[in-house]
Amino acid sequence: MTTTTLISGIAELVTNDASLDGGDHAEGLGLLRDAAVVVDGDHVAWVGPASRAPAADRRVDLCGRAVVPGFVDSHSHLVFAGDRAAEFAARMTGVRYDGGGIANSVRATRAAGEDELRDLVAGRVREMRAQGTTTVEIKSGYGLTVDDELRSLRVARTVTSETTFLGAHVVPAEYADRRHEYIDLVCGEMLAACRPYARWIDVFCEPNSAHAFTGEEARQILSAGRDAGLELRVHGNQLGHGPGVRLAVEFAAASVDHCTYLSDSDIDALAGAAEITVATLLPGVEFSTRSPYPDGRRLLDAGVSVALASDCNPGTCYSSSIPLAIALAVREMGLTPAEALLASTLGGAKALRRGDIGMVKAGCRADLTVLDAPSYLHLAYRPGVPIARALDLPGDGAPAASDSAV
Ligand SMILES: N=CN[C@@H](CCC(=O)O)C(=O)O
Ligand SMILES: [Zn+2]
Repeated sequence: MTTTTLISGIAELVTNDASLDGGDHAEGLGLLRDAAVVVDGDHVAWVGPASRAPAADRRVDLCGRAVVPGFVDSHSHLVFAGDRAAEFAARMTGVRYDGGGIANSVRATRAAGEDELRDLVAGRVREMRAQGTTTVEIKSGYGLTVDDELRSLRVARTVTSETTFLGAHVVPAEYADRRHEYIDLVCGEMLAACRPYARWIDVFCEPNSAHAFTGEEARQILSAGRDAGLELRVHGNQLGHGPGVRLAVEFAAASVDHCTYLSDSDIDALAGAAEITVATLLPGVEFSTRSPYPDGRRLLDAGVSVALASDCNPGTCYSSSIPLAIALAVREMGLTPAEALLASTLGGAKALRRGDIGMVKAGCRADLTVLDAPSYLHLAYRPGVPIARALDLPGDGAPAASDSAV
């Protein structure tokens, strides 16, 4: 039998259950004031006003804090060793990002032991949880040999089921003058080895980069992944205009990520595919590469489904902070605080095709994020202040009916 926990003292609860919207708040957040949540095991059992809360085995009092759905970070590259701080410093003086630095992370990652990689990833996931993230997608892509990609995915699988095979991150140096052989390896032996450890396949499609993959190459890689039973995601339109977005829509990918440079026809294609393909915005990348921010307002107004994610990686954004992404999306991309929160919770869930996360609703996973603040508005209003953390409920066996402020 599982233990039930009544979480009370919630000044403002964001449920993302639009059916609860009413009155002056109709932004889709399903806001409840003076709310309570009952958790049964790892699922939400009840949500409503505190005055009508049912009894439970134990109680947690949040003393007037706000609660939001746990952040769903649908794009990260956590399996890497070393860092590229010097590359970041050079970019701040005007050096352009072109993907060439990925080779440095590949070298460092190949040289690391599996235990070391596992510890690094576990530490990064802890760091995310301490900032309110409760689900994370993790890509391979710094191994680029059959064994190193397989090892990266094995490590990623120790912390999440949302694992993505990204053997097509860049063409590694040893294949520079025979890229077709590398693509054949990715689509053949590497894919077959990685398949059991991956839910998704991804490709870095940038026709104007010497390191990434053209539209035609990306098409070959996505087709092979789909034939092997993987679901599809695309890195597209990060470094310039290109075919990534349209390819993602054509292949019914769950998400196309970055979308920094979009044409009118890209936006039309995304709007037409809003039920299937999400545009995942990664504002930490524009921040850390001094790139122009995409116009998120325009995407939302056009009817595009939008997610916000961290893209935590050693090259373009070594930040695991979804609150930072929210603040940047509001300040630089034209999203309202409510839209940015929806994009980093429900939007991330949609980008991962998950119906059990991104909301606080009976039957969903009990992934709750507590804010040391009275309202979700503080996420964008107090940038850089560590107000968000994932709620850890006491495990079974903890004292019953204990009043604990977390
Ligand atoms: N652009 C491709 N991949 C990563 C960056 C990887 C790196 O530079 O290490 C990204 O999402 O930005
Ligand atoms: Zn990425």
